[in-house]
Formats: sequence, structure tokens, C-alpha cells
Amino acid sequence: MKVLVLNSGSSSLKFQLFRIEDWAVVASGQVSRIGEVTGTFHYRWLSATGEQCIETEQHAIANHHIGLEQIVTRLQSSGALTDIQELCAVGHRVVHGGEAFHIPTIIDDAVIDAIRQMIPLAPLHNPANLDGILIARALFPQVPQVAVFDTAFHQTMPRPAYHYALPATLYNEHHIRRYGFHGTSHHYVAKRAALLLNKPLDQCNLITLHLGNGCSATAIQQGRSVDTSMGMTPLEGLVMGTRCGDLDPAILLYLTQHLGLDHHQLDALLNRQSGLFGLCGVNDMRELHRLIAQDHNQDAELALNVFCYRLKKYVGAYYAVLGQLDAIVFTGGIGENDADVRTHTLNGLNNFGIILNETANYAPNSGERVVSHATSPIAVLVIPTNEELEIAQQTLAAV
Ligand SMILES: Nc1ncnc2c1ncn2[C@@H]1O[C@H](COP(=O)(O)OP(=O)(O)O)[C@@H](O)[C@H]1O
Ligand SMILES: CC(=O)OP(=O)(O)O
Ligand SMILES: [Mg+2]
Repeated sequence: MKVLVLNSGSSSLKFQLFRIEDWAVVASGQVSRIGEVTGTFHYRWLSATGEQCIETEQHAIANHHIGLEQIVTRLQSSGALTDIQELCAVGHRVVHGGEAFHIPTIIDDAVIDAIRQMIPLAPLHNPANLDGILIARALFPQVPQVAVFDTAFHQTMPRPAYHYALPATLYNEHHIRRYGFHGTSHHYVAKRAALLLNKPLDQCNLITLHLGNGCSATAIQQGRSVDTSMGMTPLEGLVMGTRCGDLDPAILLYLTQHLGLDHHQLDALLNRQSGLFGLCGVNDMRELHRLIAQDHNQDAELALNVFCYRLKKYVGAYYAVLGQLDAIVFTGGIGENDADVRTHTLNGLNNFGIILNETANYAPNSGERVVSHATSPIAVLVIPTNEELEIAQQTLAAV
């Protein structure tokens, strides 16, 4: 039997098909640039003889419905999913679950309505997540669908951590509070960290740093999220690829009053034109390093420093929140691969008991690893995230 995981974004649809006996990935890939003149269909699968096969096609993919149809056709023709009966569930990443969802949830009409109502709280993510659900339901009417929410893991945050200092009615009547995101990833790497530390998760205090296109930090006390850097929406907190993270809210007033920006322009500015991109014109961390190495580009250098400085402040704050700390965990495309970011962020924290081992930190290695010094009281770990596997396992448990 197999579980299909879908992560539906605004212009892409990522998928992985797992065999539940051993959680092997039988097929995976993504359709991207949906709705553009040329789309891309990237497909990887295991042949009948166990060989890894890869294929990339370029052609227009008009919408998510057509994208998912093409995925299913290819899953069938490659032998990864010869019969739909083999599919025991479809798991969906859903970014915003508000306060309604603490656990993976079997999708029915009421759940779909609730996800729809959450769209204003995650305008970049929830509409696409919902499309993925509706299309998968139409394509596989007999197969149970499960929603796994980015917000669920953070529902254990205590009230002082999630309340904004705003008039109480804004929470009581409008649900304006901090929710936090990337919970599936923070939870997954926390479980892996506990194994590496050889301690039960409910005895581990951790700071997990998910640094991808979106970036967030989480303080984990005895295995539960007690604070996280993203807020009501995935815009608060760390510096990200194109999102600004924390800023003085009066800047928004200034931008509207003195520069005449309307709310569409503000949305574009904060979500898509800020972060690393706003500071130096590129949002890909690898590109940023190239600009620094090849051209000594000062904007890129500043962007890297702003990124790491903000991250260091969150590490310090969450250390104070936790009081006692077992490990700091780096994950996501940047966290897993960028030794410079790890060094810049943790530089000068020796007196806090955080001592990087630079040889281990810079060693070319892609697996789970310890990059702190053997004598460091607090371990520093690099753990590749696997949101899809976590969603697949939670999906199976839910059905
Ligand atoms: N080898 C690398 N060194 C530095 N940064 C990297 C490396 N590989 C990927 N990244 C960065 O990871 C980010 C994307 O992270 P990822 O977790 O894949 O994103 P997403 O949030 O879309 O899942 C990009 O900024 C990219 O530059
Ligand atoms: C919630 C969020 O920011 O997700 P992503 O990093 O996939 O954009
Ligand atoms: Mg991601």
C-alpha cells in the first residue's frame, strides 16, 4: 500500500509517493511554473529493478488540476502506482489551521470550509493548499484525504507567547494572535535530534532553526513548541528570501501616509520584495555567496549579516525562554548546507556554552550530524528536514 503526499504552492505542486512497508520513496517530483508559458515537470521514480530514474519535461501546465492529472498519469505509466486501489490515503500540507486544528485531520466538507475561512490569514499558501485538496478529492473520490497543518505543532504555545499586546477584542473576536508555521518540519527535526542526543523527546530542550525560502525559529521545551518566530502569518520573525520578518509596525503607517502605498503594494513589498532580495537583489543564498566571493558585493555582504544577526537574536531570546538547552538544530536548504551562516550566527556564543567545531561544520557532508565541539555543553546539530515523510506518517496514523 502507498501514501501520496501533496504540497501545493501558488505556482507549483510538489509530491512524493511512499510505500508504507518501509517508507521508501517510490516516486517524487514537482510541477512548477504552473500557468506560465512554459512549465516544468520534474519526475523521479524507482524502476521495477530498483534503479533511480529521472526525467524533466518542459511544457505548458495551465493549472493545478492539469498538473495533478499529469502527475497521476505519469505515476501510473512508470509503474509507481499501477492501480489507484494501492493508494490508502493522500496527505496534504496545509499551512494555516488556525486554532481549530491541533492534529492531522481527515478531510470532509466542514474541514474544507474551515481551511477556506483561514485564507485571509495565509493568503500566499492556503488558497493553493485548498486547490490541491479539491482536485485530489475529485481525482480519487474513494481515497481518504488528510490535512497536516503547519500550525498544529505550535498549538502548545502558552498564552504569553502567542498574544500580541493589542486590544483584547482583536483576539477574542478576530483571532488575531501568533500561530507559527513550519511546525511539521520543527517537529520532525526535533524527533530526529532526540534520537541523536539519545534522550526521549519529552526530555529535550531545543532551538530548531528552519532556514529555507521561508525561515522560522522554534523554542522546544520537553518536546513541545513553547515559542516560534512566525506570527499570525508567515511574515513575522527572521529575515527570509523575499519576506522582511520583524519590523516596526509604524513603518506601515509611514509607507501609507507619506509614500501613498495601498494594501496591495504593502503586501507585495513585505512578502515578495523584501528579505535577502530587498537588501541585495537576490533571494537565493547560493547566489548571494557568489556575489560576495566574486564581486565583494557590499549589499550581499550586508544582507548576509542582517540575516545572521536577526537569527542570533532569536537564539539568545529562546535560550532565555528555555533556561536550559540541549541542542540547536539547523535545517532547511540554508540551515543544512550553509556552514557560513551557521558560523556567523553562533559566533561569540562560547560563553553561552555553544562551541562550534569548525572542521565538522565545514566538512562536506549531507546527512544528520553533530557540528559542535565535543566539549560544547550545548550540541549543534544539522538535520535534513523531511516534511513529506512526516506528513505521510501522520496521514497514515490518521486513517
Ligand atoms: N548548498 C547550499 N548553500 C547555501 N544555501 C543553499 C544551498 N542549497 C540550497 N540553499 C538555499 O536554500 C534555500 C531554499 O531552501 P529550501 O528549504 O529548499 O526551500 P523551501 O522553503 O522552498 O522548501 C535557498 O535560499 C537556497 O539558496
Ligand atoms: C509557512 C512558510 O513560510 O512556508 P514556506 O517556507 O514553504 O514558504
Ligand atoms: Mg520548505
